[in-house]
Amino acid sequence: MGEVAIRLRDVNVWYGAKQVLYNVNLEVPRNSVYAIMGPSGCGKSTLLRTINRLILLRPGARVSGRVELLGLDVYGDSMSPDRLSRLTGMVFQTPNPFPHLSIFNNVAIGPKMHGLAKGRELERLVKWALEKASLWEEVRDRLREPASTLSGGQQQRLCIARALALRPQVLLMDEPTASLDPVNARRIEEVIRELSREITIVIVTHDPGQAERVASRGAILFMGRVVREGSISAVLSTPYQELINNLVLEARAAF
Ligand SMILES: Nc1ncnc2c1ncn2[C@@H]1O[C@H](COP(=O)(O)OP(=O)(O)OP(=O)(O)O)[C@@H](O)[C@H]1O
Repeated sequence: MGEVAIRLRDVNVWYGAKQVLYNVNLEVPRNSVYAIMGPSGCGKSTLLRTINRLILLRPGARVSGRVELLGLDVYGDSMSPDRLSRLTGMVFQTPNPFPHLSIFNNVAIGPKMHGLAKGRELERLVKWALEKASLWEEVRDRLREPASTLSGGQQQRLCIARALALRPQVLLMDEPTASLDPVNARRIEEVIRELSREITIVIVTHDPGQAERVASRGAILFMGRVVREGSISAVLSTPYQELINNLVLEARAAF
């Protein structure tokens, strides 16, 4: 494996007294796509949010162990919220653009707030982000229209462009195609593959087919524990549903 972008060492997470992640260890190579899979409630979103500290917004959440982004301690004192939000972008399951803001301003708002660009430079940055999200050709003549006028698939690509506008090194995606039809989902998968030439992507997905199409490595979680980790072909060498069914049977037998 080449350079590591994200490293988790013995990570445990609790919500109040309830532990939801147990001793998670994994490494995500730089400029690659890493898929997190597992049945509903196994801790996928929790794991994703532990990488960018968003987890601490959930009431009662507590994290132990070490999380490193590009060698930096995510939970260390020197990692300011501003630095973290510049290093990591996030895309959620349901497209969540600011509906009343224009298409342009949805992408421009982050760089404006962080004082990264203005004027022509900002216009270039917005165009670049929309191109990277494969949306530019569809919106170049309607940048001043509200984001709510876009289709669901376009709105999700707009959310990707919004995240990219801060030039993050890591993009975290929580089931980004779950609310989309297969055609729009495939379009986003293409965007993900293309982006991974330049940035590191961690994607939560319920779809092992999607993981095989986009990711080079990944992990399967079950009841808060990593039960498979490594190259995507090794992780999915047992058919996914068969693996989960067996784990459920084993867990039932243990109770
Ligand atoms: N704020 C919270 N307080 C208490 N428990 C929570 C909280 N958020 C999530 N949980 C619990 O933590 C566990 C892991 O939840 P998480 O959302 O990470 O799972 P997931 O694998 O992403 O699920 P899904 O695939 O259904 O989205 C679940 O048992 C869930 O009920």
